[in-house]
Amino acid sequence: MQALIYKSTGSWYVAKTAEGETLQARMKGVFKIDEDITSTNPIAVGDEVTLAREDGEAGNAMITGIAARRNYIVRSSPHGKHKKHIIAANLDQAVLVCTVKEPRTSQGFIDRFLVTAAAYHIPAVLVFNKKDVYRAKEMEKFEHWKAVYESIGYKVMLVSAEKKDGIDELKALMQDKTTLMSGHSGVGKSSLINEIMPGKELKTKAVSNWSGKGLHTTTFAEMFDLPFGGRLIDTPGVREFGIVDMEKTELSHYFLEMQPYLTQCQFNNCLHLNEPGCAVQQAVNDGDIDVDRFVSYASILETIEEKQY
Ligand SMILES: Nc1nc2c(ncn2[C@@H]2O[C@H](COP(=O)(O)OP(=O)(O)OP(=O)(O)O)[C@@H](O)[C@H]2O)c(=O)[nH]1
Ligand SMILES: [Zn+2]
Repeated sequence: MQALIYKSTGSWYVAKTAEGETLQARMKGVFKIDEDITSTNPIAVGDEVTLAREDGEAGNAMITGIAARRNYIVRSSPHGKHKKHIIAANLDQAVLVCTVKEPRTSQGFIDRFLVTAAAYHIPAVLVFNKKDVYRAKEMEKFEHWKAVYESIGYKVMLVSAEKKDGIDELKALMQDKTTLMSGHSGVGKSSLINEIMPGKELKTKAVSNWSGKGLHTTTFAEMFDLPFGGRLIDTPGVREFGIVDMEKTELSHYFLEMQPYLTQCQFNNCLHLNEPGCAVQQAVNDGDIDVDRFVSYASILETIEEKQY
C-alpha cells in the first residue's frame, strides 16, 4: 500500500494513503534509502512510502519501503555539524515569506534560502508580506529587491495577510503543487497560512508524541492538503536551511546570475573574491550583478569550511 508522509516526530509518522486513509506508521528496522544521503532522520515529510498494515491494530502500519526522492531540503543536524537532517522531500517549490518592515528580512537571510533551494534543485519564490504597513521608503526597498530577484529569474510577490491582499495569487501559485513554506519568526507565515487554509488551527509550538505522554519542545515540519488542490509543508521553527557539504567553488553556481560568467574567469578555481581576471567581479563593477548579492555571496563563502583531505 502506497502512502505519503504528512508528519514525522522522529519515531512515529503520520501517513496518508492514496485513498485518503490516515495511518500511524513506524519503521521496521533500519534501512538505507538513498546511498548518497547520510541523514539523521531516515524518513521525512513528503516521502513516498510503502506500508503494511499491522494485524490487530487499527490505524497502525509498518513502513516497509521508501521511494527514491525527487529532491529534498535539509538543515544541519543538531547531532553533528556535518550531518544532515532532512526537513522535507519531493517538493515542487519553496516559498520564503519575507517582510520589508516589522521586522525587515535581511538580504543575507533571503540569499541563504535561495542558495539552499538552488543547491537542492527546488524552484524558490519570495513572498513579501505586510504590504499594508509599507510606506514610500519600504515600497522603494521592495521594488528594488523585486527588480533584483526578478532579473535573476525568481518570482516575487507582495501580499498582506492582514488586508487579505494578494491571497488569490498566492493560492494560484500553490494550486496542485507541493509547496514548502518558510520564514523567520514574525513575518506573518502563520497568518498567511490561515488565509490560505481558513479554519486550520496551526499547532506550531508543540507536538505531542504518539503515546500522548510528554511533549517535544522541538517542532517538526508538517504537510497539509490544500482545500483547492495541492499540499503545503509548514516548517515551524526552521529558521535556516543548511548549506551542508558544499565546496567553496560550488557556491557561485547557486547564485544563478553568476552562472554565465563562471567560465570566463582566468582561473578555473576562481572564488571571485580578488583573483585577477575574474569575470564575476567585472560584472559586479559593471552593475550587471547586484553588489548586495555579491556581499551575500562573500559572507556565505566565509561560512563554508575548507575540506580537509
Ligand atoms: N500589518 C500586518 N501585520 C501582519 C500581517 N501578517 C501578520 N501580521 C502580524 O505579524 C505578527 C506575526 O504574525 P504571525 O503570523 O504570528 O507570524 P509568523 O511568521 O507565523 O511568526 P511565528 O509564529 O513567530 O513563527 C502578528 O502580530 C500578526 O498579526 C500583515 O499582512 N500586515
Ligand atoms: Zn572569478
